[in-house]
Amino acid sequence: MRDKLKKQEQKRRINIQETAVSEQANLLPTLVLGAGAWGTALAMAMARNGHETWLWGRDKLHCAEMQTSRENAKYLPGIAFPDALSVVDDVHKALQNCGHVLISVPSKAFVESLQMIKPVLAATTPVSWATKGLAPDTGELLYDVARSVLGENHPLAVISGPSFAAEVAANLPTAFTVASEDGDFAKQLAGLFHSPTLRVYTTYDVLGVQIGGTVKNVLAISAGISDGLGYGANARAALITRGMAEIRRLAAALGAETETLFGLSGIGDLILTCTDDQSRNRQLGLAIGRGLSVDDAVKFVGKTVEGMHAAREVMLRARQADIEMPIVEQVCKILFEGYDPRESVQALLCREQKAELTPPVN
Ligand SMILES: NC(=O)C1=CN([C@@H]2O[C@H](COP(=O)(O)OP(=O)(O)OC[C@H]3O[C@@H](n4cnc5c(N)ncnc54)[C@H](OP(=O)(O)O)[C@@H]3O)[C@@H](O)[C@H]2O)C=CC1
Ligand SMILES: O=C(CO)COP(=O)(O)O
Repeated sequence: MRDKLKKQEQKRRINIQETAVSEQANLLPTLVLGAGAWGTALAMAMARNGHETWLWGRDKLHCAEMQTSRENAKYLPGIAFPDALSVVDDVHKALQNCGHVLISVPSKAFVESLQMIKPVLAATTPVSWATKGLAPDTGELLYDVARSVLGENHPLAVISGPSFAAEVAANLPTAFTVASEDGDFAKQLAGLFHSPTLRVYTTYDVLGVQIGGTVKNVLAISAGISDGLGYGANARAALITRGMAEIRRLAAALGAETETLFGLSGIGDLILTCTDDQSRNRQLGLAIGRGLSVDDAVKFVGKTVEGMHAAREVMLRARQADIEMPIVEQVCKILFEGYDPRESVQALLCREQKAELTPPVN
């Protein structure tokens, strides 16, 4: 009897192991759409774990260069591709044969990417993205956009957190979050990245993760402006803290979990991008604070600056939810209404006196 139970237990364990392996195998090969800094770094992270990973970029010449040199010299020069990473040029064939698609293009190209994959992708292939931002013009969350374009059958996930592409590509210690309403998919996806240098957490709160990853870019512009004006460490810390209060208000109004905003995709990413000059959003703010016009600052940075696109949409969502986001509002005024950054700081400082915390009402 005991032997029979032992055999049954062994069989159960083998089954669990086989399920885990086959579940992971279902996600393989992974096709990464977008051969920019972040798409390439994520593709390299998966491939370093031995996962078969295909990288596709829209520029054929760039793809050919990557195939020959085995690096992405345009975005991450000097870091060799792992063996399990291949650059593909036939995106339709790759979409038909992959086990999972990871989209890593700027938010302005997100819908276009979904529309490209929709007619070719198998009915239930999981789709994830590392794009941070909202849909241009409508301010829709990318999760909602993906659901409406792809329908109900594809498991969806969002990758977000404090993670500069160059550091991930250089294999420096990093942690980020994978959010999905489908817990199994979240675990599988996290498993593709997890390594001794990359710690990946999972959550179901897709809303909170998207809000944190979007608004922090706008706040990083504000921190850059303040530092560019020479306002110092106190002002930066105040912007980060009061910026966090704005993120929390929006998250609460939209129904996200407050706890998420205190995690990697919230405060973690906010601190990273507001304080480190690798952030392109912070770089834009610094250039404006140091006296460049917005147009010249955009040209000077010359890279993807998601906060510039998100600012207006975040403000739109705040107005719809009837909440105050004074820092985001001033960033919008500087970016789109020609406000002098010094006047905007004054406007923030001159706001009516407020309580940080009020006693609970019995
Ligand atoms: N870089 C980072 O450290 C991190 C970035 N992110 C987020 O990832 C997203 C992508 O950023 P990142 O990789 O840095 O940006 P990059 O500017 O480095 O690269 C963008 C990539 O998207 C491609 N692209 C642009 N438009 C289209 C389109 N219409 N169709 C297909 N591909 C297109 C570009 O192609 P081409 O080269 O031909 O222009 C390029 O390969 C952003 O939302 C960003 O916020 C998130 C975390 C970290
Ligand atoms: O989102 C990022 C790191 O988590 C990258 O920030 P930037 O887009 O400001 O460079």
